[in-house]
Amino acid sequence: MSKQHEIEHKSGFVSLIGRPNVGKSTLLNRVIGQKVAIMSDKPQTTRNKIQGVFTDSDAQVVFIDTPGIHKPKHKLGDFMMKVAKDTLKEVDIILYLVEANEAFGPGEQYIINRLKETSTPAFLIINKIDLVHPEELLGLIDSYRSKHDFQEIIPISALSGNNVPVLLEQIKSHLEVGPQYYPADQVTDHPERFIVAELIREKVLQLTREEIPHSIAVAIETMKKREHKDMVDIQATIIVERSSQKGIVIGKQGALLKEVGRLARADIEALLGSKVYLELWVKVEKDWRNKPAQLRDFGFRTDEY
Ligand SMILES: Nc1nc2c(ncn2[C@@H]2O[C@H](COP(=O)(O)OP(=O)(O)OP(=O)(O)O)[C@@H](O)[C@H]2O)c(=O)[nH]1
Repeated sequence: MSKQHEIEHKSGFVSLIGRPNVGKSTLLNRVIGQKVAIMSDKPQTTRNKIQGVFTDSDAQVVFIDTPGIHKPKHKLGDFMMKVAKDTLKEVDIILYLVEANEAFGPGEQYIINRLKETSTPAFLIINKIDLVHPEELLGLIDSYRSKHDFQEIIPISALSGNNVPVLLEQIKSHLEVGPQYYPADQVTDHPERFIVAELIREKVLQLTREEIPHSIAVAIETMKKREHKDMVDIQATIIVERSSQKGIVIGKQGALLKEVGRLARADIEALLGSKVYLELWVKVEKDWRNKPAQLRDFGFRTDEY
């Protein structure tokens, strides 16, 4: 790398915020090109700060996927709010995602009020433009523009990838000259264990629909590569809060758990690039959320509360 090149290399931290379900995980996964954040069509599945790192020849952008900012209703909500608020102060750019097919409302006003509390520059990203007619966008852009002084307003479709390269270029142009923090092949700073747990959790949520609340956790008990074989053995426990939930997760004659295992295994094999033998258990543990030591085991960042 030439000296000139080093001087011009840009880098920085970017935070994705927005109401639940606006498409934060979808965008992160599109940019990073690998499934790192849990995706679901139900709100509030992203409970952890997940970093994805985008690297190209002249820039590195470290993405931080925050939990949906919203008015806290319970303890976990308070925790998420704190994480989200702290994140806003730490980053170089805030990407505020909204949906093209949703009119401006009190939820957006709440987030914009939070944006006004920080001096960090914010981009308004209008996602899901595939769902609206282009003319409808103009009115929406105007209404947001009158509410806050955004550095950029960029319409995208995270799902199709439409205009996402433009977003990346805009991010890069606003970042300062800086070092490459992570090796180029690193897509996330979370250990594989964490991602594996999230993939399993995602499958449980997808298959149980409304029956199981988001208060489940997945603990990876062991994750070991077999000697001289392209095979990883994983044992994981799905933790639920009530015994009725245990029955639901297991399903009739174990059918649902089996399906969770089948779907999760396919994703984990793609992630690890090797065959996986996955064993799943279900365990009831009341109030696991209030036990900090165990939260640590489940991949939570306990240093943040
Ligand atoms: N039509 C359309 N759907 C999208 C787009 N981006 C995301 N979605 C869908 O919107 C839903 C929510 O997307 P997620 O990426 O899970 O949303 P999120 O903001 O990470 O949600 P939380 O984790 O709950 O905060 C999923 O069903 C996505 O497929 C888009 O550009 N167009």
